[in-house]
Amino acid sequence: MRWTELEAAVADAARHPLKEVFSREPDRLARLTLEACGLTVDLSKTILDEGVVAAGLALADEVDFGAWRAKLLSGAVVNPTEGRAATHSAERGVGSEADVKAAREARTAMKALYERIAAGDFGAVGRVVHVGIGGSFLGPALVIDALPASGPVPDVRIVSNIDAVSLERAIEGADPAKTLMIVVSKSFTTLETRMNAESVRDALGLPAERVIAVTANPDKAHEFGVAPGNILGFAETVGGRYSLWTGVGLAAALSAGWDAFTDLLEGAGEMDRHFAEAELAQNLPFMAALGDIAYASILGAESRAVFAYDERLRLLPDFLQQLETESNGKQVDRNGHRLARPSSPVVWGGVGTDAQHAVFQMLHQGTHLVPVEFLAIREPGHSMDRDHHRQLIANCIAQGAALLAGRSFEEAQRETPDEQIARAKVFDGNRPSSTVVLPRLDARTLGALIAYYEHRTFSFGALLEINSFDQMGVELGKNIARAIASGETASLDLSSKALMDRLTSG
Ligand SMILES: O=P(O)(O)OC[C@H]1O[C@](O)(CO)[C@@H](O)[C@@H]1O
Repeated sequence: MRWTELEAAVADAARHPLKEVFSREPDRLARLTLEACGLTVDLSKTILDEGVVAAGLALADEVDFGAWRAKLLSGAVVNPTEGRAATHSAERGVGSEADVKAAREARTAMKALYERIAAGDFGAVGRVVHVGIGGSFLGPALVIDALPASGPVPDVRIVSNIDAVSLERAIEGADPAKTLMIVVSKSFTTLETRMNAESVRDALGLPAERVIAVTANPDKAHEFGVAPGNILGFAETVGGRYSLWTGVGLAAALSAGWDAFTDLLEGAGEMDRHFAEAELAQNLPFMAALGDIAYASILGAESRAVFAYDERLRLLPDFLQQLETESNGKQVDRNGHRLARPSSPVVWGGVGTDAQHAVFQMLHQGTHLVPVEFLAIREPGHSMDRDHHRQLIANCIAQGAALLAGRSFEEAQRETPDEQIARAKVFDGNRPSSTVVLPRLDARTLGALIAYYEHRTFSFGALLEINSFDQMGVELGKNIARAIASGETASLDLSSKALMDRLTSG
């Protein structure tokens, strides 16, 4: 049983203080600094020593990792509960011939629509209101925020929440004659999206020709009143949280430009090929996932934190939260058996340096094990000189160094003779972190980065033998909400019933 070996290797590695690893393993930095597709991933400040990596590779063998990766990338069924493949990589040119062809055809239709909008077929478009939630929101929002607005419609607003505050903000000051709504919903049955789309349509008095739908369920979009020529389809086999690469990215393409959208796909495709071909010990997504498994599933870390030291990636933690937790927050394996060990940790994070003044106290001295991931970009996203970028990067590096080295009581005492104060100034250190470095943030490196996380998420699930592509856990809450909203509160527990009354009666 390879899990036993991996657990033993992790326990063994955990016995050695992390801060001593560089002197114990002189080649460690070189061995655990992996590069591909413009990304450099430094895993050297994690538990991945030679023993853990060897045991992880053996586990990969035992769980048929290679075969499952091949299934993913060739369009075979990897989502058994829904009897589906997961063909997001086909959108980037890596998949079965039929899937790649279908993706290309859908892209041609998307490009034609993009060009019609850019050419003024919809009149002058001053603003696009993108309506969608979950995977139909987080990926496009990330790209729109991260890349410069150099496309034909720089003013793109997004409405996701059913709380209409978000909607009112998105349409504030909009000229109805110059506003286009893009309703994005894979299922086209999502309550929030349908209600928001209706409200935007009514509030602005948008005619059918100014409404576009992107969906894997065109009949529903048609029933909703969207003209057939304004409906972009995509494959049912592309999961919502993996759908940015399809017409779901139309608003992102309108904001960043078609060339940028194409580069995004190319960068992701490059990462697909790296994931498919690189041997596992050099495979970025696999190795990062092995670290995630060691911390979450073996050492019991209940969360993992991601800090982008770059304002342009401030939405990355939100995107990863859905990607990783909705994919791998499962209690059974793909055969329906209860998992023997923890699955997805809570994924959270923020942007550096802001987060240093909020949560880093806990990361440095708190009592929880939280593996931290930093992202840093060599080329700044601004043209200010002074020392902004150097300070930003120095702060990023300093956090990882401090997490590792810590500060002993003796060191603290050198700063203060007061024992009580010195004790409060002790940092245990030996806290793990990894760092992803990009040379610059452009559409290509962003595409590679997002695909890296997609495949890392898949790799984590494959090692645990999870189905990473369904999301049954969101159904029950949706059903109960539907019942409550229509007045069926009789079967609710007393607390929930009282809360509903307090919030809505009278
Ligand atoms: O794109 P749709 O079908 O509106 O779904 C939105 C989101 O809802 C979920 O199904 C979960 O509620 C996500 O997986 C999905 O991204």
